[in-house]
Amino acid sequence: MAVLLRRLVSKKKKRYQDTENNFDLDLTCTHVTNRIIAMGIPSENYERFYRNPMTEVQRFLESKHKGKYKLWNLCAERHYEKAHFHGRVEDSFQFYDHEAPKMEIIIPFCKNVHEWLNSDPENVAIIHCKAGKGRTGVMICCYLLYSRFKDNAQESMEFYAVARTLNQKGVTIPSQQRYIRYCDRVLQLPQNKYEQLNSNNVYVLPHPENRSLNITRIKLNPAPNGVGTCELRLYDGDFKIICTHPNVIRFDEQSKEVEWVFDKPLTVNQDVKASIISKKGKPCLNFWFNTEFIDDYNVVIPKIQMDKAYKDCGKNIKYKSNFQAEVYFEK
Ligand SMILES: CCCCCCCC(=O)OC[C@H](COP(=O)(O)O[C@H]1[C@H](O)[C@@H](OP(=O)(O)O)[C@H](OP(=O)(O)O)[C@@H](OP(=O)(O)O)[C@H]1O)OC(=O)CCCCCCC
Repeated sequence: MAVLLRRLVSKKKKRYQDTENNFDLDLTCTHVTNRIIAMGIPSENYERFYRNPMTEVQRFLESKHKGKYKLWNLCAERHYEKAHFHGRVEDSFQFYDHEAPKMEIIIPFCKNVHEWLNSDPENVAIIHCKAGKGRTGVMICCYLLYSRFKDNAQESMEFYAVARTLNQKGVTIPSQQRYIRYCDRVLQLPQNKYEQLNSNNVYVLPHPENRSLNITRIKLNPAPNGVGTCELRLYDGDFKIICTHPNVIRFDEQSKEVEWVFDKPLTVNQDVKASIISKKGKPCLNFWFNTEFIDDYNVVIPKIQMDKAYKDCGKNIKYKSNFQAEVYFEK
């Protein structure tokens, strides 16, 4: 019964099934690449009935990779005792479900995995979040680029999607995809540049001078129905709210645009999440960007690149097909 439930909950992800040794885990049997394993979180208590049971993950690792494995728990919302895996659990590269990672953790994560894999040819890296698909996929795709196993973001995402899922839907959240493309751009720089540490012990990104930008307005075009009662909220990379605009500032009946204009330009730096929150307090659409990668004085995010809204592509029920968000910065 529990096995059936686990199979249902793991949806279209590939499972590791070995009848001889009685393994049936939400874990890629192809190991993504030979030595990188993506999986769902090892679970205890009631959760073990529908996710990977902790004891089964331990049995798998101890029998197949004894002394040669290390886990990376990417879940900001889930913790377990490192002692379950002899302390070999890395939890300093975490982020939340359905969100993008802070840009500054990506290269250090890749370096950390690389050092582990290079320290012994038999070492394997076990990377997981909750379901072991989205967040796990972002970081694995970035590692595939970092290790030069894949040449560009698109190839890396395609490889992961085939390796990890039966329906080729690996990393599907647009902001997560955007950050893989950012990583690709960072890796175009000379290695000594992206692996440099600045005075805060943070790896230097393309613009080491710290690129602050001032947002002057954010526009949705054409305005979706009911947006008049929505709130615009901006967060920084640590999920701290940096601005909330409770009301729509300007609605143009003719152009069907809705615009939030900042009285005083809002300074942002590095990771930013923009979210439109409904009257009931639910986020309707989000998008993450990082100021280091803004090449112009405005950013256009089409519907297909917006979290949540992209699901309406092809249906056009909530948003018109040409729906987009525009963020304007001070020149
Ligand atoms: C009889 C019941 C049949 C249940 C069938 C459930 C079938 C089902 O939909 O199972 C899946 C759900 C939710 O499943 P999860 O709780 O595992 O959630 C997944 C997780 O958020 C993934 O993010 P990440 O952790 O990989 O970063 C996400 O991938 P992404 O971020 O890429 O979108 C995925 O989206 P996706 O759907 O793949 O697009 C979510 O489904 O499981 C539960 O809610 C637990 C249910 C526990 C039920 C306990 C019952 C006792």
